[in-house]
Amino acid sequence: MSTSSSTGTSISGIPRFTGDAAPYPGGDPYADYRGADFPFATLPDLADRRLGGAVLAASDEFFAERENLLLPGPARFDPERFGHKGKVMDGWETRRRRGGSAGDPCPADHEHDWALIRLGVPGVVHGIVVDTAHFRGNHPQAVAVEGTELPGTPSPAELLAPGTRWTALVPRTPVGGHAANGFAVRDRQRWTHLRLSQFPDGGIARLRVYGRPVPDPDWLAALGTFDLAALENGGMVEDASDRFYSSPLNTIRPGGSRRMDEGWETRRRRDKGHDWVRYRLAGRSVPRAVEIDTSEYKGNSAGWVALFALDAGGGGADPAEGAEGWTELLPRTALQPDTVHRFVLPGDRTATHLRMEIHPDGGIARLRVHGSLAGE
Ligand SMILES: NC(=O)NC(NC(N)=O)C(=O)[O-]
Repeated sequence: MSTSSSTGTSISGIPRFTGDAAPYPGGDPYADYRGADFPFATLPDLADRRLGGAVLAASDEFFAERENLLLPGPARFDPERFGHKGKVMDGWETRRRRGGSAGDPCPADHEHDWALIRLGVPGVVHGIVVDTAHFRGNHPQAVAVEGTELPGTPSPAELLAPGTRWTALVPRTPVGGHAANGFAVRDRQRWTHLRLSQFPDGGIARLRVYGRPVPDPDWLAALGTFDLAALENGGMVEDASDRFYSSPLNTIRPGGSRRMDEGWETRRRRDKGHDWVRYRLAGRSVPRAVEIDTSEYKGNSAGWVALFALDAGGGGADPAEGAEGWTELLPRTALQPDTVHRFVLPGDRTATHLRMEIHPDGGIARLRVHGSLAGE
């Protein structure tokens, strides 16, 4: 049996994998996986199940359920696991499409399977990864991704209605099996839902939709006081000193942290420095109270914390590390392990950015910054 496999680079400089992967050779199933460091993958995954992303419907899910597409973490492969329907796969896998007759056994060129995805947070998409991990010989030949922006909570029927306008984010493009197929997205519109198509059929392990959250401004205005740092409200991590054990993005995810790896934990520092995260707040705003949560960090909680604010409104100040204009919101304060700490802030300072310093290193599970938009 011959397999065709090729790797190239697209115009955008993103690595491109096409063709089959070799049959599973035994041993570590990831040993021959084709992956890449995509420049957009530091942004949050807007479709993440933990943010509320969902696969609302799919044309078919005979071999493996559509919900697997949005699970956090890499897809697993157990060569020994078979069920009543076939090989148990950690992904979304449809049955083989067939043509209409003995003389015409192959599906027509336009035939394909589709899945409808609701983003956990609406936003601007910068890059998409269609991960075909462990799908070798049963991955799609090509994929396409489209986006739409609809108010409220449309049903699958409404999304599928002929009046719904879909815009191509990734045109129909050949992909590789057992590979992270990455696509840079240029369109800077806001999207609420995506449609993932695979031609003509096959299996996709994970879908990642990297971008910047853009919540509904009317909703934030109606709320008045809300968490200015939360991802779902448009807060973002701009930079951090350390991502060794886990991502600083975790500090602004919804809900509490139930395990050490659901927060932000830095490596042990062996110098006299400290770790930090720089956040961009939902907008120019007035932070009034913060919650700093060290849940699940016991022998490795951050020792002390300090907070600084910067108002870069009007493009005046540069938020980059070491820039002028940062003012202290919370002086260096001792933290307890596995505890939610509450601090009232001066409440009279406008800010677009916030820097959290932890001394010297350690873990922070969540940061909540309660306040309201400055009004303009
Ligand atoms: N060996 C397979 O994976 N075969 C089939 N898929 C599953 N999941 O059994 C197929 O037709 O692609």
